[in-house]
Amino acid sequence: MAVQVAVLGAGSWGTALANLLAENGQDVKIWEHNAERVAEINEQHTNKHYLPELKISPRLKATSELADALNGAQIVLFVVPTKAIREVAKQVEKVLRIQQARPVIVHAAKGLEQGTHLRISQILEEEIPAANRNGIVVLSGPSHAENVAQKDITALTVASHDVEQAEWVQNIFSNDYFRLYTNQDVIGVEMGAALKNVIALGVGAIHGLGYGDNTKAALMTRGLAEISRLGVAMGANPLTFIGLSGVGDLVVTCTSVNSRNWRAGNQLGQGAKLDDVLQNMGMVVEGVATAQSAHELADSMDIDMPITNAIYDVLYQGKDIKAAIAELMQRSNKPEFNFE
Ligand SMILES: NC(=O)C1=CN([C@@H]2O[C@H](COP(=O)(O)OP(=O)(O)OC[C@H]3O[C@@H](n4cnc5c(N)ncnc54)[C@H](O)[C@@H]3O)[C@@H](O)[C@H]2O)C=CC1
Ligand SMILES: O=C(CO)COP(=O)(O)O
Repeated sequence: MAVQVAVLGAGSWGTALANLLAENGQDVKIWEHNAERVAEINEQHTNKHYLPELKISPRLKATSELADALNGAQIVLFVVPTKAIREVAKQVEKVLRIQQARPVIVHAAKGLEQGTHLRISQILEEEIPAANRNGIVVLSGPSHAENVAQKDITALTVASHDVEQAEWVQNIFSNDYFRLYTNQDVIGVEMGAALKNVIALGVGAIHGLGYGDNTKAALMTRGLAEISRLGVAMGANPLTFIGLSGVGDLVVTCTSVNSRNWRAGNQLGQGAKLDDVLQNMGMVVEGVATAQSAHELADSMDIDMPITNAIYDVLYQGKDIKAAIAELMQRSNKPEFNFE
């Protein structure tokens, strides 16, 4: 039997996932606050701004009424940027209370809330009480929307404390090009997802400056070391960082021209101004806000994150990228690992 799914956000990733679910045979309604985009999806079966090549399944219906999207939904999938999660969750909570519904909440966003430094599932837990929801499941891993829209083979992680709900979601999304693996380490999956965007900004920047493959490999590997350091301090399982939502997503985001974070970094490396880069992107660049959250979090927990801090200094303190690189290289010599 088809499962009823409400997808919140018709950006690149929301549209790609909603279309995949519709093609999997699920009953999907996508909610989008931009009324013109809703009309385009329903009438033209396209979403040209975000995924110009995609021919959207006519099974996918769009709506600008949240209550309409949520009515009868067994799954509510949040795919709005991190900065909009709390605001949208508040609206969802009101509707679910009136509808007396308890759907499974899934999210596919990647970031840490500015100010609170909370992970997305923590924001959702705060805003949607257990009386109005089932479990919370995280969908993450190496997955550019553009590639999924082209039906490229993609493997993801579906994380929840509740294995049965993770397995249920796994089955609903799976098809012959989309394969999911369950994981119970919600903290590790969300931290890997959020923090890799910051490193991708850095790798894009060194590409823009003309550095080669050795530099990129060094930045990605040492970036993963500090992602793991902060994640483990927050309670993650270190193994998660060598999985799809860790090294997998780091690799795809740091090596692909589809990555908005990599592209933003590349433009900064070529001398563009941050405000202009963000203005021209027309899509969310999560790593910029996450760099600030990660910098503050690492500082408050006394975790050494030199690369993230250097990227924060470039983005928020006006530091010259080459000066930041020179400082990283001048740090005292140390062992690669502190085995204890
Ligand atoms: N694009 C991709 O390939 C992937 C994106 N993600 C994550 O998914 C999340 C969403 O990313 P994208 O779809 O790429 O973003 P996007 O920039 O393409 O689209 C964002 C969508 O959210 C909506 N939105 C923004 N603010 C809103 C608000 N306050 N209330 C309601 N709706 C609002 C916009 O109208 C738009 O539909 C991000 O956290 C991103 O890191 C994860 C995996 C892949
Ligand atoms: O998370 C992503 C791929 O897994 C998308 O990365 P960008 O937001 O940098 O495009």
